[in-house]
Amino acid sequence: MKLKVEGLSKLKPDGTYLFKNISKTVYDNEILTISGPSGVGKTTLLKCISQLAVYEEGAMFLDDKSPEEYGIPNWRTRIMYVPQRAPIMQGTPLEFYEKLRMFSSQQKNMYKHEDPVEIAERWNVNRGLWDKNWNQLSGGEIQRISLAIALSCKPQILLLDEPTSALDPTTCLLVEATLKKYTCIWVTHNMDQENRVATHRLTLSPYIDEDVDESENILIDI
Ligand SMILES: Nc1ncnc2c1ncn2[C@@H]1O[C@H](COP(=O)(O)OP(=O)(O)OP(=O)(O)O)[C@@H](O)[C@H]1O
Repeated sequence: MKLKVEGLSKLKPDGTYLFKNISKTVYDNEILTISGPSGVGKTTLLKCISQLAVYEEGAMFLDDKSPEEYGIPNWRTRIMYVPQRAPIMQGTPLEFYEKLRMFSSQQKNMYKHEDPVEIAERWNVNRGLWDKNWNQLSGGEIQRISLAIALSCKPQILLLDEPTSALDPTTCLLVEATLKKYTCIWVTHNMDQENRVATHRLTLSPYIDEDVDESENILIDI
């Protein structure tokens, strides 16, 4: 499996670049961490890769096929974005998961789901929490349940936006141990975490206009 991103650029509403000309390839079992200051565009980069945000320049391919060739829903199933905070939802996690399963079978993505309740249980999420309303759950519970649902869909690549930001250090390590078995693009502000999980790294810096000084534009790439 190979995700290739070529020359990806995104403009801000004022017409200047948020980021410019990002190229990166991610192979099976790699974890590419993305770090950089707040507002530099890390979340937006993940959203562009998952086709949730428009971008002005660039292309991407999963095993040499573009998002259009897969169809966008299929692309997003294969390359799954897990937001930092789940949007406020009605109902319970179990109801949400049942709807997702029905939707994915309608989309003919007939992959076999793993049981997310079991995945989350390994991270100390009590089974009973799946029947509580989302708004009765803590930030850390929502974060682990959202991650477990994403993993249960068996995406080829996970796009993780600060996936452990709401967790205590012990639980964070538990979740990391699971996520390290997957192919991920992983936004983190935590350098210790980056050191533990990264096989490759991308550090974004604020874009500075070419006319000013090209050498200071984006990307320290290790
Ligand atoms: N929906 C939106 N509409 C307009 N601008 C947005 C939107 N979402 C984010 N932005 C802007 O785009 C820029 C990049 O935001 P983004 O969330 O990608 O940064 P980030 O590096 O992930 O930040 P953080 O580390 O704080 O999460 C910021 O200037 C932000 O204000």
